[in-house]
Amino acid sequence: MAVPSEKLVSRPIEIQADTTGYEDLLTPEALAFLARLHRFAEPRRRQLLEARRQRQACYDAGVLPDFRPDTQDIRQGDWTVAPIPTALQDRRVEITGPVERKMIINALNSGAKVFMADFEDSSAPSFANQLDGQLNLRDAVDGTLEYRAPEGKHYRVGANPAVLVIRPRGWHLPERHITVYGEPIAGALVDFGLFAFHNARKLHARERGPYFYLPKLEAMEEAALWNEVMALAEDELDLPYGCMKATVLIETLPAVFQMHEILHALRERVVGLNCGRWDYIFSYLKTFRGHRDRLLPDRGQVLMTVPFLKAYSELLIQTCHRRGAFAMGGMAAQIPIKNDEEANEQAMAKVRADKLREVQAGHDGTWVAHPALVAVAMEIFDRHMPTPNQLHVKRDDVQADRDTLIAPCGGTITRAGFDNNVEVALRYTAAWLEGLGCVPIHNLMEDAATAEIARSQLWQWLHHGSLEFTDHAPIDFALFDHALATHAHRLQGSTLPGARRAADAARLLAELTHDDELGNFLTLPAYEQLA
Ligand SMILES: CC(=O)SCCNC(=O)CCNC(=O)[C@H](O)C(C)(C)COP(=O)(O)OP(=O)(O)OC[C@H]1O[C@@H](n2cnc3c(N)ncnc32)[C@H](O)[C@@H]1OP(=O)(O)O
Ligand SMILES: O=CC(=O)O
Ligand SMILES: [Mg+2]
Repeated sequence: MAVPSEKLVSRPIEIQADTTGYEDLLTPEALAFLARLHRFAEPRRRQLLEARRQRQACYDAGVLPDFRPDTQDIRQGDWTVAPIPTALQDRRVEITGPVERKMIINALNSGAKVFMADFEDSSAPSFANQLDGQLNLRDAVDGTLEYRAPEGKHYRVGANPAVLVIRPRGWHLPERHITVYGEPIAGALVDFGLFAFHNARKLHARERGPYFYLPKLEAMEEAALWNEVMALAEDELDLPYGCMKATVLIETLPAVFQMHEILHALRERVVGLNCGRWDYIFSYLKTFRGHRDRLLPDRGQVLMTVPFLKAYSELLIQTCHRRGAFAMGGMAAQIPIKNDEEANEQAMAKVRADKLREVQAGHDGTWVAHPALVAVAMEIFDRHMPTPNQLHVKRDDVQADRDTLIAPCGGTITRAGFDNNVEVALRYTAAWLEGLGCVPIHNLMEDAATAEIARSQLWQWLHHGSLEFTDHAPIDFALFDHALATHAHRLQGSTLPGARRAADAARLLAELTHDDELGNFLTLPAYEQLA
């Protein structure tokens, strides 16, 4: 793509990896564009990450999250977000998935309204994964995406594909293979920047983008930085201000107290908020890592109907609809079960119940993890949402105060729940280290967010001391070490994803779990070991 050259000043940007095959992607102009984004955003990104650390230190000292006094006027003010583009007016079912070639084609052809191409929770961000993903998406935008499977099946994108929305990495993850003046550039800027540079003008010309999902924000200032990065990119690419549209995942506990503020910071380009339930549960665990009175029970008991999650999703709907933005639902973890009709029907019933709860609560759309779930979710939304969205459902009845949003969650810790957490954390981390960002384990979709829940729960249960299972047996490190060794041995001797990296994953999880402090993100230390 030709970009006005006077706007692009060459920067000393370096790539610490083999770039063979990526020459068309990593052109001097594209790299100069990334360098410009980096120089603009990096100082603020670092401040924002520091602000996260300070906030967490307050929570560790006993402070409870709450609405901000300094932004009351934004919450009380009468304003709405900019009009939503036609291509995004009806998002009742969105499929998500990794940016792998065949899966992109399957997702675009799935019948879903939107495909969220994921550089984040379902991607292990090796240089090759992220760059191959960019090439695949560029081909998708150009209409040339095809794939021939080793067994001969030919894949190509059919008529009426889903609308493409890109999810870049969160602000916290570096891309160590690209440096500017020796500093690694943020992974978020690489994923966003390369996609925008190569595709934004083409999508804008067709009124089909560029659209983005923004993950793991914790504060309105982080949203404001995204707004400015997008404005800069629009300017560099000669695109009109506000044409890059964003949907923000509300998937951290601090962010639920700033939903109006986040919408406001992005009001000229935001289309909606999304209930990223898995990271949200992880964030509840992390925020309250020092609060013994807010331990969570087995993950299987932390359902969307428990008070703190119900309040979160309903407040999100009320907030969005008051501002004219969409309130997207989230992901049920169940995926189709092959060769067991009864178990499959039970899994599908759980997905149906989850989607029914969402549409009846007022959500404008939902997520599915697998093409076979598109029809399941579509049927529920079609039946209960005859209009393209339900912005008219205001939910003025919702009263989600601070205490409900952080309410403790009753339930039990079972041996099976403990063992499942060890297995999921280990198998997922091992697969991730091999380059796979999403894997099925015991017929559930497991990705970075669900693995974070598994390993954080283990840390919490072990470090708060003198906790017991339902049978009164103590929860202790000896049990954890034994379970980890057993699962690592089993994985190593299997043909499952992760078998080759089982020992590395076990070492990493042992360190993280024994550490006195609950680590910020599993994927940060794991990234150091990603091939
Ligand atoms: C917490 C969050 O962030 S949620 C968002 C991030 N997570 C996700 O996006 C989950 C994405 N889902 C997946 O990656 C997969 O569905 C998995 C790993 C859970 C299961 O994958 P598999 O075991 O390969 O499923 P399965 O064998 O049933 O797949 C059947 C077909 O559907 C395809 N498929 C499965 N999931 C997807 C998907 N999400 N998008 C596109 N195609 C898919 C497979 O590639 C396969 O295609 P083929 O028949 O042409 O070979
Ligand atoms: O990104 C989605 C989530 O649930 O986490
Ligand atoms: Mg997430």
